[in-house]
Amino acid sequence: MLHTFENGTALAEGLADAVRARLAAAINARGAASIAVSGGSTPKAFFQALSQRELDWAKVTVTLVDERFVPQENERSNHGLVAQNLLQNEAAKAHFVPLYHAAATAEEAATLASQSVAAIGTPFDVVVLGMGTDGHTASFFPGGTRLKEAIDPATPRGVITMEAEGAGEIRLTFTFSSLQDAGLLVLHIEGDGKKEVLARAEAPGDEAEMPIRAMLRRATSPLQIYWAP
Ligand SMILES: O=C1O[C@H](COP(=O)(O)O)[C@@H](O)[C@H](O)[C@H]1O
Repeated sequence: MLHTFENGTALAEGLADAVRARLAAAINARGAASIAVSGGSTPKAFFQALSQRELDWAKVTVTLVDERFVPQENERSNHGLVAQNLLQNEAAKAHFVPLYHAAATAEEAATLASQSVAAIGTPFDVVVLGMGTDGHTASFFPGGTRLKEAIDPATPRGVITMEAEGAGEIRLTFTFSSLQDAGLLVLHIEGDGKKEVLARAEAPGDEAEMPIRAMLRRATSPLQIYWAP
């Protein structure tokens, strides 16, 4: 389903309302809620809007759908972005579970991340995905070293490593099976360029060329697409 907004500010507010409602419903139902968010340039205004929503944030666990193998202090860290923009204001009381660990290798960090995220419980109440202009989502990159494994529905829930030409640093990413059944599954994109990329992804073609297709075609939860020009 496509949710269209007049501009990025209206989208940020609308998405923050929808996410808050889903997290509040989870807290009412089981006393806890979970959300996995994306990094990149798109979600900043949404994070700031969500951070101001009233909610029993102490009962909310926040994590990332993917991360670079860099410490929080690195300017490209998704953890850093979330710490500065989401884990503020009302949401400062939320519990954050990082994917990055200061391990000797990204492989070890992924193992540690898989162990720590296992305590969050499944499925996620909310997953907010982004999409790159190359059709990647999370760190499911075209040409990624472990793309086939990452988007295989038989690959267990957890965090694996990914390397790809367009990715820069080595990545840590939740697998497709971890994300595709969220209570609220959102794809947040902005701009005409991303809308054109989405249209290409919705056309027939190989999932390996545009890995967002795995979510568009095979997610068991309906994908809610939030878009603004
Ligand atoms: O590499 C990444 O990029 C995508 C999209 O980023 P954007 O800057 O085009 O919004 C993001 O969804 C992903 O989490 C991030 O690691």
